Amino acid sequence: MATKDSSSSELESPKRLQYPLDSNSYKILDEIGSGVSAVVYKAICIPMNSSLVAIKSIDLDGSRPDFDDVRREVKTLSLLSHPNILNAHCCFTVEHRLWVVMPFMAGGSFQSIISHSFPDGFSEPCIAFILRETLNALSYLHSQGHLHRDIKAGNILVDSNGSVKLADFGVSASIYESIMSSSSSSSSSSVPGCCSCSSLMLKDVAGTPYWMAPEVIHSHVGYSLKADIWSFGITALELAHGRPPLSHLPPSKSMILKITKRFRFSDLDKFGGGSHAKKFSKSFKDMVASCLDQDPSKRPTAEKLLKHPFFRNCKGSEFLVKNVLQGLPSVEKRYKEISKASINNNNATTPTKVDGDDEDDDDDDAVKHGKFMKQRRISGWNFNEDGFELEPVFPNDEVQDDESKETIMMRKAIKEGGEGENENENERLKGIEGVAMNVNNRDAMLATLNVLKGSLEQELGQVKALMNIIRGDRNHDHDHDHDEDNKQQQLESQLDTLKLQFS
Ligand SMILES: Nc1ncnc2c1ncn2[C@@H]1O[C@H](COP(=O)(O)OP(=O)(O)OP(=O)(O)O)[C@@H](O)[C@H]1O
Repeated sequence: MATKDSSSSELESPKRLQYPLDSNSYKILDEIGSGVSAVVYKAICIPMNSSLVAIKSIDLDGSRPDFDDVRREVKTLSLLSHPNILNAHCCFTVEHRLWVVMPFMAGGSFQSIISHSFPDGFSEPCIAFILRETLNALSYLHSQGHLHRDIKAGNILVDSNGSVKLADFGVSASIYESIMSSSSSSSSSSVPGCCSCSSLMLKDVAGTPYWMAPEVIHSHVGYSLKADIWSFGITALELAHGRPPLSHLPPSKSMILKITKRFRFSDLDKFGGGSHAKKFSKSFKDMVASCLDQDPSKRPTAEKLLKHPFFRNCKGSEFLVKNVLQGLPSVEKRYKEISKASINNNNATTPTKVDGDDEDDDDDDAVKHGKFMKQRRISGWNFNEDGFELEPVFPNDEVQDDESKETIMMRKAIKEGGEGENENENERLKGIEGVAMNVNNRDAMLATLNVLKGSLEQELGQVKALMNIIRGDRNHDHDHDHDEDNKQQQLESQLDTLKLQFS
């Protein structure tokens, strides 16, 4: 007999049907997707005329320590109502998992469609329609004081009739809640309009790295609704190229470090390649460029973006059905094929390290292969309209160039240690001058000086060893004995002198 599972939440709304809150009322048909800590199933709800549903089963033991948070988010979502937002029917816990029951969207996510059938992305009219529908959802969400915080093609779902819905509010946050928790003063208790919302700041890092706005990665500066606009811009690139920028790097913490602190030109090569034969319209490039402004305050609001010329002659859902959905295998079939292909790929190729610890190894590798100059700090990303992609920004390029030259000189000087005293000395002096000139960059200067110090210590050891060899001592530690011998000899000669004086 069906029993009501523990913690449950009926997402009440006058018009909504009450979905059962026990797992026995549902029959799982197929796995249709999986994310970081969740698996998504196609299922039927037996008491509801066996209607199709999707069940997202989230592991609460893993990355979701606070069940109340998740439940509150789902509850908050139930208060939202918009044709482009996918509401959940209900949610409840099943042992250590949270089941979120939602309408089944037959086309699945645009990410799943891209990875199966459109590896180089969609055509511009299709992208315009998908993005406009997403913007409708975002504009509504922001007007209600909510950030989505995880805008990406994987969270934009499509039904068989071409209707597009924004889903997955797992990490969404309410600006209103942030007001409540950050301020106890009565003056801020009145609900602000959208404009005042945008000045309120959240600080926790949430979302998926590739799509994260710079201010979310540097979370100490705070971020707000405009972080969603950045992710929306990245999603536009994802739909156009078939992948977000930098997706060849692991989405780990180390990757975030690489994005924000250090960047390799070899990565730039990899990230630059791909579907660049594709041409995009001026209005599309302009729209994306406005979303990917480093300065959040310069990014347009979702409402303003909707008025951008790019969306002016937008096609309808039939266009999407005809050009994307027709002939597409079912979401479950696609998922099976992709899973199978990725297992085969993993077996066929040597596994590459993708965890968070790979950074040091990469650095070691770079040292071994003398690739120091291929790493440079970056301060952020700029959108290159012509190339239609993000490009790293190097802080104060001239200083960086000087630093590079110095570092080359330093390394050369150290490497050539012993190969010619005068040359070596000249190189080192040049290096020191270079460092002294570059006083603006304390970190770089200290790092370079540390390398120099290490090299000098090493050379001091070599000089000592050489002196010992010249003296005829094989062992460096015989310095002390040698001094003793000298003293002995001096004493003996003094004794001889005295003997002579008294003889
Ligand atoms: N309601 C739904 N109807 C149909 N398919 C769905 C539904 N929800 C999710 N899916 C499918 O399941 C896949 C995985 O969904 P999930 O939300 O776990 O993935 P994700 O957003 O890509 O991952 P994550 O959020 O963990 O980064 C989606 O890409 C989509 O194809």
